[in-house]
Amino acid sequence: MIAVIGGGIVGSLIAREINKYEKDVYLFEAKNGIGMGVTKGNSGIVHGGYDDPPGTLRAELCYMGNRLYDELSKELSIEVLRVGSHVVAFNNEEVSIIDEIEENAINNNVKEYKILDKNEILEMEPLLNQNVLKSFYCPIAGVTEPWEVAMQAARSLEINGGKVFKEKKLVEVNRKNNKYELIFEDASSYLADLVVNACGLYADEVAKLFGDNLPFIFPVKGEYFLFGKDIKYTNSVIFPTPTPLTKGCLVVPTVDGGFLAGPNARGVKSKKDFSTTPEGLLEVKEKSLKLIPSLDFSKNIVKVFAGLRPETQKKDFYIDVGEHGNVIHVSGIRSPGLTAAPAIAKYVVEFLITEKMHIGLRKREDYISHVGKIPHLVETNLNYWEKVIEEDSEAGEMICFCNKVTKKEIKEAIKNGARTVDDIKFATRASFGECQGSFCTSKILKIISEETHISPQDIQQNEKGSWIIASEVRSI
Ligand SMILES: O=P(O)(O)OC[C@H](O)CO
Ligand code: FES
Repeated sequence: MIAVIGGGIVGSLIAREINKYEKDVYLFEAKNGIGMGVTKGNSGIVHGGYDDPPGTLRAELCYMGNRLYDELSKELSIEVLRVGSHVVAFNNEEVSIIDEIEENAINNNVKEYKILDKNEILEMEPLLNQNVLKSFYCPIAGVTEPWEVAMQAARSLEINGGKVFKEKKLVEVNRKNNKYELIFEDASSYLADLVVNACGLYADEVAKLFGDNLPFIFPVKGEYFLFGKDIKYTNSVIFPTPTPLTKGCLVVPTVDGGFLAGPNARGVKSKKDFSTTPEGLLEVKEKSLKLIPSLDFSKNIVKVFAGLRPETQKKDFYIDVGEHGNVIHVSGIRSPGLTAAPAIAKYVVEFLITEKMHIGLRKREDYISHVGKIPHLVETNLNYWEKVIEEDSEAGEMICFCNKVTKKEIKEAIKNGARTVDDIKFATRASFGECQGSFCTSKILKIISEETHISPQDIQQNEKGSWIIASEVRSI
């Protein structure tokens, strides 16, 4: 059995890639949902690959990952919108940074870009700060929903004979003959022939269980505002000019029509600190207003949230075999990790089959590459939706009015394993809308309870202990 530890976008895509060769692939995730760690708190950008330092693994894998998203989006039924991106300059110093980015793009072999002058960019982005002088425009940049990629990759693993385990926190590893005994917090254990450590923020700590010292990972927090769909601020992703620390606070259109403003970049002590702070949010607000002065922070804000970057001193990905063999550590996957993830998955398989590890893998002939998705009925055509309603009236029963999600879609997600409100939220977008579930959460609880016979008091928002109902209620 091949074990992949870490069910974020990187781990899930690695498991899927190995599964194309080997049926017995087990994906272990410590949280109770796939893609609910670093993957969830992410800008969701498929970067163009022009700005990573030439010669780094980031540069090698980012552009390749970007290109792989076309095929991946078809195979996994995920949305990738190639909205393009602009890095914008407002003064001479920033203009010279745009020149450096162009040089970098050339060194990274990225040809898909254009340097735009003031008029050209304002034509494309009329709400942009009118003081803009120049832009580095990259049409192949895009946006996606990172957790959806991870969830669909995990589903593809299950369809192809692999297994996905949640709430499995690895606590001990023993070398047994040529294998690894993996012992989890719940006292379960599995014997693996080969292990891939893709544990995001915790990859350095997990490596220690295998006796390996990896570059130290420290969390760098990014805070965000999520805007609703009422106002269209930009057509594409808008970056300021970068600093050595960060690509900066951006304005990003999301796949479902909203906008993100953020992230800032602040080092924090704890890998569990996902809190937003008044100072951090003020910083994001001020910086994003410099890009789009009409961003209205007084209304239309759906929520604020924070994500953590798994940062290392060298700021590059670290992918290598452990000292005792049969384990590959995939660590330091900071930005552009989401973009690079499909390429990282292929890189790891190359590692396995080439002279680096000499593991004999052969492509499976029974592999099913396409994974379907529960159709979001409001996005289908009306005739189709009417036909579905004729067959199943619950396809016409609206549960989440903000994001227009029907009872049928929620029941499908439960059939696919959803058990918490966040499972439903990330699978269907119900409770992800402007009212943030004020209206639909009680209905979702009721449906989960009816379908699974879990009492409403025992249904969690996400992690263990995040109950929604504290005591008995009359009825929901
Ligand atoms: O701030 P960076 O450079 O870590 O980039 C983070 C994201 O990719 C862009 O929001
Ligand atoms: S009704 Fe579901 S988020 Fe508002």
